[in-house]
Amino acid sequence: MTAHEELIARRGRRSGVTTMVAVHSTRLGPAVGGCRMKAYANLEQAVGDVLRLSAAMTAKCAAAGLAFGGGKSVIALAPGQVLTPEERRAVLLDHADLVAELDGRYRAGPDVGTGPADMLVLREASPYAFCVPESAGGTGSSSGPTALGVLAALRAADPADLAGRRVMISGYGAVGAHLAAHLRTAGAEVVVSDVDPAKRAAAEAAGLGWAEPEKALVLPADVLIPAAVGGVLDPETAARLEVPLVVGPANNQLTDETVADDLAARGIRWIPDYVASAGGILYTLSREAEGLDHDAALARVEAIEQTVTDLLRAAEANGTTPLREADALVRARLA
Ligand SMILES: NC(=O)c1ccc[n+]([C@@H]2O[C@H](COP(=O)([O-])OP(=O)(O)OC[C@H]3O[C@@H](n4cnc5c(N)ncnc54)[C@H](O)[C@@H]3O)[C@@H](O)[C@H]2O)c1
Repeated sequence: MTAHEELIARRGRRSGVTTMVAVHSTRLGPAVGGCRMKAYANLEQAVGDVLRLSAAMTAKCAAAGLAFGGGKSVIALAPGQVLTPEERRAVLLDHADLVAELDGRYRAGPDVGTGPADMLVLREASPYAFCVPESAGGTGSSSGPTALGVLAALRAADPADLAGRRVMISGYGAVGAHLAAHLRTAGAEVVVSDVDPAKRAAAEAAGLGWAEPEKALVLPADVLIPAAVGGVLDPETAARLEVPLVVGPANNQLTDETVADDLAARGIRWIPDYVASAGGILYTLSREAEGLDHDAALARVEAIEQTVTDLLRAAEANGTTPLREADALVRARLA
């Protein structure tokens, strides 16, 4: 990973909550990336997260062919901290001040713990927030286009008919629910899993199977879709997977890059997360920054299928992995 361009952190004057922005690269354009609001055991963990996630955004934008760089922001809550609506607004306004200071070098979108309505609060102090609600002239949640991008990657990696095939989705959140609905419609047998047990009833009502989260990753299936959090594929888990294909939206799925080699050695196709998860950012920036219409923006999301096809072909021809080929593509675009 190359060095980051900027990292700024500040304890908010209204809220007392520390928020931070990392700009990894503006080589291809202004840095974009989600604003994550979650509890961290300590600030070191929050800094680690913002640095890793912003670097992944550089790769995501470059691989997607976007004229944007990589950034990320984190609102670091304390363990167990629950915000009242007033406190949430104060935290967001504090964060908006930080985003405004960067004067467009970083542009925020929603991420884990934030949504389109929060982006509207950021807009009060800074114009540099995207994915505001459609009622406010934005494109709203990007989870639908993100799911379409994952499906495009899946088509490239496994062109077989999905009817009757077993797909395991780990994380039944916004993207996971979109994916489950599409895959059910395509006739797949869909099993979902989530750490939130309250999701089980909704999943079963939608005709989906349910697996306990500690077992979900290693159950036999035709496709595994990580759609929850990062860092879920470590060397031990990789050795226990019983699927031929892993493709999903969760960012930074691997604990380190060598896990991609481990998976390839076991004959498991792992599609780089920063390629498969780019549908949301592609759609949003195509609409909000480049002014494309819905169909043209969607066509760019669907083009993820061709990108993945090319990566798989190159990996086979060169005896490498899709990750190594994707990294080479990113390096070439950044050069
Ligand atoms: N929303 C987007 O447009 C988008 C774009 C790119 C990448 N991503 C990434 O995709 C993933 C899913 O995004 P989302 O918007 O659906 O998030 P979300 O917060 O709506 O859903 C995540 C779900 O995962 C569950 N979860 C958390 N830890 C888990 C675990 N260990 N095992 C199983 N379930 C667990 C949560 O309870 C939640 O239901 C995230 O990693 C996100 O960063 C999302």
